[in-house]
Amino acid sequence: MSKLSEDDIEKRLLQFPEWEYYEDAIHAEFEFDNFKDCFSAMSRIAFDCEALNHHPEWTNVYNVLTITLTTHSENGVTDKDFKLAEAIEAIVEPEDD
Ligand SMILES: C[C@H](O)[C@H](O)[C@H]1CNC2=NC(N)=NC(=O)C2=N1
Repeated sequence: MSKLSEDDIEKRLLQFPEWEYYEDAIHAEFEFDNFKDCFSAMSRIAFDCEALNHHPEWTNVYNVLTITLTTHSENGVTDKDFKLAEAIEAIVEPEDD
């Protein structure tokens, strides 16, 4: 899984409006109604991390979850980070249908 170029990252980020690229990582912040909803989302995300064998750097303060995704072994952003970002989006911003 090799490190993506800055151009590739910016192109792929067009599909991820909540995410921003800087310092060799993609970053997002999500706000929930309360701690319970936030931590519940974190628990669900954790299962996907294990399934994908890819893990975030994240912090939680009450109802806010801050996430940084990077591939440590590549010192940059790879397809694995986008796969995990997609899984996170499906949990925190489910599409209405
Ligand atoms: C052995 C295992 O595949 C590695 O330690 C994985 C696990 N999760 C990981 N997560 C992230 N974000 N970067 C990695 O390089 C990484 N490596």
